[in-house]
Amino acid sequence: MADESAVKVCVRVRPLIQREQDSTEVTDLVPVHWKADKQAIHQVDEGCITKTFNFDRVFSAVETTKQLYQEIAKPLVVSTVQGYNGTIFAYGQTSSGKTFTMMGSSHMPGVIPLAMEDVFLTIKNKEFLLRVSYMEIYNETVTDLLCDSWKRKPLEIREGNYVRSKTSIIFSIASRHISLCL
Ligand SMILES: Nc1ncnc2c1ncn2[C@@H]1O[C@H](COP(=O)(O)OP(=O)(O)OP(=O)(O)O)[C@@H](O)[C@H]1O
Repeated sequence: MADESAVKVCVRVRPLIQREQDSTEVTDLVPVHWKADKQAIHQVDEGCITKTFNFDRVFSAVETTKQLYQEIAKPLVVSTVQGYNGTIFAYGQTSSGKTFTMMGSSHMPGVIPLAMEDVFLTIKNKEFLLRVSYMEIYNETVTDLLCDSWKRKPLEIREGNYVRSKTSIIFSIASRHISLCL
């Protein structure tokens, strides 16, 4: 994809998780037939590359969320505070690592907390209007996650625009607009 494109598509490779390492099914029946470099995933059959899928960036299993954030998300967060709109969206099958990358944990924060930290650092000592919304889309029902759970009811979608997704959490900050989804 050309550098000037407004949309960047990246892939994050994750290591096998315990359940997969323990499963004879994965290792016996699905031998690895691919290899990756920084910008492509190659399909390998009998030692030869038979297909190549190109991306703006492929993050290997040893690259950290922080590295991914610095390279991919931070420039977008910075430009948002300067007045541009932006969305960071994580897509993948179940257990592929969307929550790990976007939410993370207290010892390895994900893209959303890292972005929050940068937004607040950037607007520190400035007068700045920040509006935050946090929504979940589950089975095509949109829920406001900032609302107490006992008060929650599905939000209406007003613009004929609907999301087909098993689960999705959208975190959006408006003043300018940045939305972070998984
Ligand atoms: N880059 C990574 N390095 C190490 N472990 C990872 C990585 N990405 C994901 N994992 C682990 O893989 C498992 C599945 O990840 P995660 O829960 O983020 O998947 P998900 O895409 O959000 O799944 P679902 O759609 O089912 O909610 C978790 O145990 C997580 O800790």
